[in-house]
Formats: sequence, structure tokens, C-alpha cells
Amino acid sequence: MTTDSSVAVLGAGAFGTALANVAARAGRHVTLFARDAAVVAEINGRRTNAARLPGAQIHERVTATASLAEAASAGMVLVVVPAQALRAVLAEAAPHIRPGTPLVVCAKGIERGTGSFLSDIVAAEVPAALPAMLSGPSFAADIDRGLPTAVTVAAADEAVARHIAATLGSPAFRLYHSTDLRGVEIGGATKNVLAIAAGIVAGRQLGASATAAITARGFAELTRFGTRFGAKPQTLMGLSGLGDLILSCSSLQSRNFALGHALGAGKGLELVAGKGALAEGALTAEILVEKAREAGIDMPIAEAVDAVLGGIIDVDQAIVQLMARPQRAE
Ligand SMILES: NC(=O)C1=CN([C@@H]2O[C@H](COP(=O)(O)OP(=O)(O)OC[C@H]3O[C@@H](n4cnc5c(N)ncnc54)[C@H](O)[C@@H]3O)[C@@H](O)[C@H]2O)C=CC1
Ligand SMILES: O=C(CO)COP(=O)(O)O
Repeated sequence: MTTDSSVAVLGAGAFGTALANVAARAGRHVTLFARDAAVVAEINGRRTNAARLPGAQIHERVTATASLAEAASAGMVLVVVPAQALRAVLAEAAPHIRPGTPLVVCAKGIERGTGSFLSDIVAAEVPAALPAMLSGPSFAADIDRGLPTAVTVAAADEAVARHIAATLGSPAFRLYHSTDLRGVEIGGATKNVLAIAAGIVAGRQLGASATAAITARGFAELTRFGTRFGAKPQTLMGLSGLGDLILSCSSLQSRNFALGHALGAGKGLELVAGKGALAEGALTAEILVEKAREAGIDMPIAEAVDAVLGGIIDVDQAIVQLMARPQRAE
């Protein structure tokens, strides 16, 4: 592990910007990589990132750069680009990342096409780095306002996970450490798909009982999938699994929930897609369902979300299908 306490954040979206401020508040010098020169100028000049994190004041210890090489040589690197962009960003950054650098993926998803989990992409693209995952119930806007937030950080070596927690932690941002990388990344990827289902239920005004049912049965799916792929049940029941599922299935602040809500309220897929907000669950649903089918795991809610997003069935057909499933033991 490197002893350099500098932190880089690759990706100046909502979450990357919030995490850059988190690291700065923890006393670190932070380099924030944004690919857009105008965003770099705005962060370094006005100390704002109005398009991605409105209202945020960028900490004085954060310096933005458009140079991936400059950012990637920090002592710790947080990668906060959308899951589907992770491999390309890492491939470009790899030559500049020093061996033994903790490389903390803060995205949530599964790679389309390959079915790769995100920590496996790190291992493939930057084999000399130390892969880690940071995930849990945490809206960028809440973190940035200094509201109390708790997340999990996982790395294969507990000392690495502890080091990341110590580097980023502050009174309002609490990190629990774990060695269950797989559990942490599966919780984040899967909850996004399930949040779309919960959003549909709310948007269709099916009632609070239905929301609780879809969340609980969604958690059963998340647990089946996670344990099949090596996650520890304890991790899935923690912040990065159940905790994030509860948050994302209950708040319009979640872009995944909001996408489902719009669908449930009768908006067409084209209209919803045109809104432009990143909903990782919409990008992960198909590959999640494919992996589950291949592994023989029953995930009816995720399948329904995928079928609705694919335009194969409409929202009402999805509800009928879920309710008409044969009765079974819980
Ligand atoms: N916004 C939130 O509250 C939270 C987001 N996350 C996760 O963080 C990840 C990023 O989400 P947000 O920051 O919210 O998204 P966002 O849509 O606000 O920003 C994404 C950023 O990634 C950049 N980007 C996209 N492709 C890129 C590439 N190839 N190279 C460099 N930069 C690239 C975009 O320019 C943009 O600045 C997602 O996987 C999301 O699930 C996790 C927890 C909370
Ligand atoms: O992951 C998140 C909160 O933990 C953010 O949720 P959305 O990506 O659905 O906005």
C-alpha cells in the first residue's frame, strides 16, 4: 500500500463531486478529474459544479483537472464514473496508477456484454492496484450537505479497507469496513434494478403495503443472487445491501426510483429515457437477469423490470404476472 495520503476522484458527476468534498473535509488534498474543460474551470474558479451538484460549495483542498494522468498518480484513487464507462476510464488511467494504490470503485452496476462485476474489471485493467468497493445508502446531495451518512468499504485485505475508511471518514461520513467485495458490489448493482420496481409501484399508486412487499421480496431476490455469487449474507443485510435497497425503494431522490415512478404514472419509455438522468438500474437490468437465468436463480421482480424497460410487457401486465405466480413458501 502507498503511504501517500493524497486522494484522486475520477469523475466529477454528482457523486464524484460529493466524495471529493468528503475527502477534503477529512483533511486530504484532492484532485478531481473531469473530462469536460468547462467543468474543470467552473470547479477551480467559481468553486461550484452547478449542473451535477447544484448548491454545492467545492472545498478549497479540491483541485479539478482535465488530465487523467495527473489525477491517477495519487495515493488513493476513487473511481466515480457510470459503471458502463468504468473499463474505458481504467484502461486509460492504468499506466499512471502506481502499484499498490487502493482503487476504490464507487459506481453501482454490472458491465453489459461481459457480465463482469466491477471489482473484476479493476483486477483485469489495473492488476497492480488494490481493488476496493465503496457502497451504501448515500445520496450525493445528502452527503454534500453534511447530513449523517454511513457506507461500507470493502477490500480483500482488511488492512486496505480500514485504511480507506480512515482516509475518508469524518464526523458526518462514517465508513464500515469489510472484506466482502462481492457482497458490497452486488448489493449496489442489484438494488438499482429493484428500486425501479418500487418506483413503478409508487407511481401506479398501489399503496404502501405493495411498496413494502416489493421491497421485501426484492431483498429475497438480491439475497439469492448475492449468495449464489459468493456474497456473505451478513453483507447483504448491511448498509450496502438492505440499507441501500430501503433508501432507493422509498425516495424520489433516487433516480432509479424516479424512473420507475414515471413509468408507473404512465409515462412512455421514450419520454423517460429522454430525461437524461443516470439510472444505473436501467442499464444493469438485462445483464442481471441474464446472469440470474444462467445460474438458475429465480428473480421475478428483476425480470419484470427488464421486460417493462424492454417494452416486452407494460406495467399492468408486469403487476398481473407478479401477483399470479404460484403460491410458494417464503
Ligand atoms: N448520485 C448519487 O447519489 C450516487 C451515485 N452513485 C453511483 O456513482 C456513479 C456515478 O453517478 P453520479 O455521479 O451520480 O452520475 P452523474 O450522471 O452525476 O455523473 C457521471 C459523471 O461521469 C462522467 N463520465 C461519464 N463517462 C465518463 C468517461 N468515460 N470518462 C470520464 N468521465 C465520465 C460524466 O461526465 C459525469 O460527470 C453511478 O454508478 C452511481 O450509481 C452511488 C451512490 C450515490
Ligand atoms: O445509490 C444511490 C443512493 O445510495 C443513488 O441512487 P440513484 O442512483 O437511484 O439516484
